[in-house]
Amino acid sequence: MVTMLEVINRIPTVCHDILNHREETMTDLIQSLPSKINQIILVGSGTSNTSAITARRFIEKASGLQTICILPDQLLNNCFAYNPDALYVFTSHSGTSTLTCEAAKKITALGYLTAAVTDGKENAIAGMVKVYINQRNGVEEYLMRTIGYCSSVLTLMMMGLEIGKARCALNSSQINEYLAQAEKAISHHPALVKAAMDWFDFNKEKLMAADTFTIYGIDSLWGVALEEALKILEVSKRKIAIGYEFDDGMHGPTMGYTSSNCVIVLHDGGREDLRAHQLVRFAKNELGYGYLIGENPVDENDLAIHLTGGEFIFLELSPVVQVLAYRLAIDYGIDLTDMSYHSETKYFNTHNEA
Ligand SMILES: N[C@@H]1[C@@H](O)[C@H](O)[C@@H](COP(=O)(O)O)O[C@@H]1O
Repeated sequence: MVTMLEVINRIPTVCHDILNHREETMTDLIQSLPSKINQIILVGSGTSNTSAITARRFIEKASGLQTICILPDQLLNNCFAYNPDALYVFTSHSGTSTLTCEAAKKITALGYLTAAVTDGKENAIAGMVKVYINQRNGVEEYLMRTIGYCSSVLTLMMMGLEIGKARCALNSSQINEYLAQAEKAISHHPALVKAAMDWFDFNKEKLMAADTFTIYGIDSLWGVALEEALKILEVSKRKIAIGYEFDDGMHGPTMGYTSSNCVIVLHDGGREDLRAHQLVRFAKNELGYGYLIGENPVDENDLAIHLTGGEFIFLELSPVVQVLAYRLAIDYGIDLTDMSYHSETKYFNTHNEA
């Protein structure tokens, strides 16, 4: 079986394919889009939720439509007023997440516009919505999705771009600029996987010793932080990790950190440059574990990345933490092909029978 690193290395190929087919992928959606649409609602669980949180900003920016994310259980059981003029987008890689499917059926039955982002028209959820959107992921050998995260984020972002184009919210030079940013982020990916491997080797002793990881990200990088904390947890199988929105994660959690907690700030070099440095310095000096990944590093232990992907920087920062999760597992001797770790299905199941 291929290694998870080999799977991560396939991400650029899948991303190119998504970009190249974006118009074809979105044709049905664009044809179904009523002029009165006033909101986009993104629904999904697990990585399908973190990918929506990552893509939300761009979808709203490109489409000109307010865009929100909601978990399926919340939409089904904790919401009481549904917007009839919204586009509801249900993301499910497998197409069988139980509550995402139930929510898709409920909103479709109300007669509102629904779409499913999923990897194949034969997936159950595609039959529960008005519009099928092909995620173009292809076979992914590990249940802990790395390609799947990137393919769903990029597909959702291309949806935002095509909606923006159809509504004339974007002009052709803006579209070309966004596509150029996406290309730059994709072509940067292989170098970043290598840089992440070298960074891990350089800091291996400390990274292997940390008990917990707290990942911080601003704006779209909040979604990356949530996703990559999940990845550290499910891949390493021995480290607890939490993802925080940058500012929110400075409101309290820092009071509880111990010397075994590793703080990682995914940094875009933008408006929170000062506080990003303050947080990383606090972690380096008071805890012993603090790393900045991205623009404007604090010291030689950080991973300096000159980000070139504009709105698509998730493709430059997510591989670093995916590699971290992978190395935390394999350097400890965890066999990622051993699915007996996944014995939860004897007790509960979050997905319908395929
Ligand atoms: N452990 C998996 C997650 O990795 C996955 O993201 C989630 C949603 O799955 P899907 O995208 O197929 O709906 O289901 C499970 O909880």
